[in-house]
Amino acid sequence: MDIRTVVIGSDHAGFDFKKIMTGHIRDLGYDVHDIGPTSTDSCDYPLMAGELCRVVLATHNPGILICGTGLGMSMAANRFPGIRASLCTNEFLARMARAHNNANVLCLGSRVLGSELAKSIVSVFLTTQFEGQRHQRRIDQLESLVSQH
Ligand SMILES: O=C(CO)[C@H](O)[C@H](O)[C@H](O)COP(=O)(O)O
Repeated sequence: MDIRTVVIGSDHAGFDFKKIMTGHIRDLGYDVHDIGPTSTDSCDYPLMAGELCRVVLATHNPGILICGTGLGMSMAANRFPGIRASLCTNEFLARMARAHNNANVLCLGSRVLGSELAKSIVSVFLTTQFEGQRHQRRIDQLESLVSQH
């Protein structure tokens, strides 16, 4: 991925974490496109995930979605053909999500991770390249599951 801009979104549970991750992503040298929310007022993760995925699909920029566990965000995001969302709880998962799965959305749980670990996961996700080759064949198979269903 040749990244200039990272798209980020959350629900209310991920709002404070989103602010911390936004600062970290800027420190790494990327621009941030924040799709919201703008406060900790309760909001619904499927709606926020939908908004972010539409931007990721249109711009080809990577996305980061944060809710309490990361579970709801990953379930919602993976309903979009072309989105490969990965819930990561450590750096190894983040590296594999990029290198083997060409993940274009990283999901994080603000009620699961400490912020320093989450920053490290974000760094690995944004700097690991997709390895292609046999992994591209499997990604093509993933996409064809949608049309076969
Ligand atoms: O993954 C989630 C939903 O499956 C998230 O953790 C949500 O942030 C969480 O469900 C929000 O819960 P709340 O009680 O409304 O804060």
